[in-house]
Amino acid sequence: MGGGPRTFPGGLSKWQYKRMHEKLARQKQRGLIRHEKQLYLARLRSEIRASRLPGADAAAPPAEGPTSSRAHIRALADRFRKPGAEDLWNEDDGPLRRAKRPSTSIPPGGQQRQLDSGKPRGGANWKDWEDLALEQPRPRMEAAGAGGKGPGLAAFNPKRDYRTVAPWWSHWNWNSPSLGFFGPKRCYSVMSPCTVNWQLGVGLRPLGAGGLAKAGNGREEAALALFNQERLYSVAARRFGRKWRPDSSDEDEEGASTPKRNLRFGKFGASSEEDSEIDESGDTSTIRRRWSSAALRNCDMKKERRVLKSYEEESNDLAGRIRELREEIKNREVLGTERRRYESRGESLLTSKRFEECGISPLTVKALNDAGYVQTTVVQEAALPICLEGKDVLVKAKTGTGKSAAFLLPAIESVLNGMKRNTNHRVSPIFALILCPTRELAIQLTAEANVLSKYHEGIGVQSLIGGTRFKLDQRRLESDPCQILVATPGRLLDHIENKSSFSVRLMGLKLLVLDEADHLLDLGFRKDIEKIVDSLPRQRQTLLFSATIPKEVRRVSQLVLKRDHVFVDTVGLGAVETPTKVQQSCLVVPHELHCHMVHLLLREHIDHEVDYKVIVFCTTAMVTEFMYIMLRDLKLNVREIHSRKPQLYRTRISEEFRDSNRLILVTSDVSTRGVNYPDVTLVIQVGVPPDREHYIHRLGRTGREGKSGKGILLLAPWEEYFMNEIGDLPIEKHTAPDIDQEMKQKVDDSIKNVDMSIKEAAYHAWLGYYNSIADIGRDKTMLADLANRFGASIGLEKPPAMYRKTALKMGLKDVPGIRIRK
Ligand SMILES: Nc1ncnc2c1ncn2[C@@H]1O[C@H](COP(=O)(O)OP(=O)(O)OP(=O)(O)O)[C@@H](O)[C@H]1O
Repeated sequence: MGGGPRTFPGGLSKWQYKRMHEKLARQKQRGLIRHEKQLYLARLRSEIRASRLPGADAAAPPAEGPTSSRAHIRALADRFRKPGAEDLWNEDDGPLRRAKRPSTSIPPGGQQRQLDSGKPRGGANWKDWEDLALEQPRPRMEAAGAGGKGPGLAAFNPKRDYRTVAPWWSHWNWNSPSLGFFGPKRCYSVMSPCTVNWQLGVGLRPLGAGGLAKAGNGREEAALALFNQERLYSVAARRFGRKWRPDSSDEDEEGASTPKRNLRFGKFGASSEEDSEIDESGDTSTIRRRWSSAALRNCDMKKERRVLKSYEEESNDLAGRIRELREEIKNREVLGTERRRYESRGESLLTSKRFEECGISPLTVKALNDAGYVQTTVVQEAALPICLEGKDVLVKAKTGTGKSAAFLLPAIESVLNGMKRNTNHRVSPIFALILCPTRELAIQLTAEANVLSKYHEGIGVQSLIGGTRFKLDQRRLESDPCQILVATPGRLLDHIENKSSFSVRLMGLKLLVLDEADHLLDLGFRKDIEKIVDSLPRQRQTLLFSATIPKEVRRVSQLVLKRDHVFVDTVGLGAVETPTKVQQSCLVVPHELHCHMVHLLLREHIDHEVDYKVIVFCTTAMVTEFMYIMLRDLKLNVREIHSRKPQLYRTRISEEFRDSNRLILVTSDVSTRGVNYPDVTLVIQVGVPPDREHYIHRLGRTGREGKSGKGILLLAPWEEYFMNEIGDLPIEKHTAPDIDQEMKQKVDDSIKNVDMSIKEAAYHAWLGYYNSIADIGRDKTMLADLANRFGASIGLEKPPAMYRKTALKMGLKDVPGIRIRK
C-alpha cells in the first residue's frame, strides 16, 4: 500500500471506518443484556406502582411465588451478577458475591418499600439514606448562610434545590404518597454517589487503596439499592421533566432524535448567543440548547420529543457516579492541604512554588519569567504535576486563576516530547489540540501559547476559528509550522471533514485540551466534539478545564477522558464558586426602567472609579446592539462586541478593550467565557442569564487574579425566579436607586434616537431568547405580554409583526399579543 490516506465508504478514513465497525459490534453485543435490564426495570416500576396503590402496604403479599414480581426482580438481579452483566457495575468494585445482610431497619411509616422478598434491607431504605445524609458534615454551607436549603444535602450541592425552582409543580405535595419515596427534601444530582458511600459505611472518611472494594458486606445490597434508586429517580425525572437535571441530560444520548441544528427561528435567534456558537460552526441555522432550568429544555414545544436514555447508559451512569465520588474523595485528600493553604491566604492567587520546580523546560520557564510569571497559581500548582505525568485530568478552578497556563504548559511539553520522537515527518503532526468555544478565546489562547513557547525554535501555534476564509486557513496550516492548534469546534470539524491531509496530521496528536469543558460538552457542541474526538488517536492525553463543572458534565466527560483520570478541584465541594473579592448584588426593576437603570449605574460607577472598565452583558446580540447605540447616544465611552459583528471588528474591539481603561464594553455571550480583560471594575448583567454557569462566567470577567470587583444582576420582577438557581452565591439584593426625572428624560430621548429597525430586531431577539427559557416560554400568552412590555420600554409603539412561519416554529401563532405579518 502506498501509505497515503485511504478513503472508505461514506468518505470515512481507515480509522473512522474501523472504529465504526468496532462500535457496531459492541452495540450488538450489548443488545441482549440491555433487553434483560429493561425487563428488570419494568418489573421495578410495576413493583413501585403496586406499592403506591391505596392499601398496598396493608395488603403486601408474601410474594415469594415463582411468578411474583419480587421473585422476578430477584432473579433478574441475580442475572446481573453473572458474567456478561459486569457493565452494570463499576468494574473497580471487585467481584460480586452475596453479602451478609446488614442489620435491618424498618422505615418509619412504612413508606419505603423494600424491593427484595418483603424483608427490610438497609440497602434499599430510602429514609435511612436520607438520615445518613443529614448526619454528614456540611463543611461550608451553613457558614455561607444557605443552610436552609435541604439541610443534609446542601453541603454536597448547595446550588440545586430543584423543587423550589420549579414553577409549575413547586406547590406539589411532596409528602403525598405518590412521591413519598423520594423523601421531602433531596438534592438528586449528587445524592446517589454520596449515599452509596454512606450506606457502605465509608462516609466521608478517606478511602483506602481498595476504595469501595473494601467497603464491607452491605455493598452489594447498597449497590442494588442505588441502582433501584437511580431508576426511581429517572422515572420521576421523565415524569416531572427538566428539573431532574441529571436525567434530563439524556437529550443528547446516542440515538436520541434531537437535532441540535435547524432550530433557529427565522432571522432572529431563539437564544442569546447561540449566536456565538452558531458562528463557530459556520452554520447559521444552528442553535445551542442548554441544560439549565433557564434554558430551552424538554418541556419546550419547539423541541422534538425526547428519547429516553437507554438503561444501559443509565447503569453506566451508576458506575460513573461511584467513580466520580471515589475520585472526589481521593482528590479531597490530595488537594485538601493545598486548598486549606489557599483559603488561609484569603484567596491570594500565587503559591510559593516556582515554575522552575515544576519540571518544565528551562526555555519555557524563561518565557514565563519574561511574562512576569514566576510562582505558580493554586490551580497550576495542583494541576501541572498530574498533567505533566501524562494523566487525563478534569480541572475545576475559579475564573481568572490561571487555568490557561495550567494547560498551555503541558501542551508545550508534549510538543517538545513529540518533536524529539518524530523527526522523520515531512510535515510535522499537530501534537497538541486546544478546543475552546469562542473565537475571542481562541485568539487569546493562541497569543498566550505563542508567548510561552517563544524560545522554542520550530514550535508553531496556530488558530482555526470561524469568520475567516477556509482556504486561507488551509494555506496557512500547510505553509507555517503548527504543532499546537487552538480551534473552535465548528471550524475544526470543517477542516477534518474536508481535508484528509489535515486528519492525517491529527493522527500524531499527543494532547487534547477542552477549555471551558462544560460548555464544549454541552448539547450545542457535544455532537461536534464527539466527531472531533472520533477522528483523533485514542492513545492521547486529554485535559478538561473549566470554572464550572456541573455533575452531568462530570458524567459526560467520560466520553473523552480515560477511566483513571484525575479530578482536580481547587474550588471544593460546597464552596462558593465565584471570586470572594467580587461584591455581587441584584437589583429588581421593571423592564420599563432597565435602560434608565443601566445608565444610572454606569454614571455612578464612573463617578466613583477613576479607571473604570465595565462590561455590560445583554441577553442577545440585537439587544446588545440596541443598548450600545443608546448608551453611545448618552455620550458614554462604549464599545460593542457580539456575534453579528464581523470577526475583524470583534478582534479589534476586544484588543482595544483589553488594553484600555475608562471604557464600557456592551456585549453578549461571546464574551462570557475565558476572555481575559484585565482590571474590569464592574460587570452588569441585564436580564436573566441563560443559566447559573453563564452567571458565574460572566461575573468572572471581573475580580481576576485575586483582585476585587463588582457584579450587578439587573432583573425584572418576573425574572426573580432565577435567584433560586444562584441562591447559594453571596448575592445581596438591593433596592434600586431612584432615577430623577431629568435623567429619565435624557434616556427616553436617547431611546427615541435609536433606529426603528434595531428596536424591532431587538424585540424579535428578546422574544426568541425568552421563548427558549422553559420557565417562561411555556406560557406563551404571558410571554407575548412581557415581550410587548419590553417593546414598549425600548420605544416601540406597537409590537412588530413576525413571519407566520417563525411564529409557528416558536409556538406563538394565534397567541394573543403576537402580530403576524400579512
Ligand atoms: N503564574 C502566574 N503568575 C502571574 N500571573 C498569572 C499566572 N498565571 C496566570 N496569570 C494571570 O492571571 C490572569 C488570569 O489567567 P487566565 O486567563 O488563565 O484565567 P482562567 O482561570 O483561565 O480564567 P477563566 O476561567 O475566565 O477562563 C491572566 O491575566 C494571567 O496573565
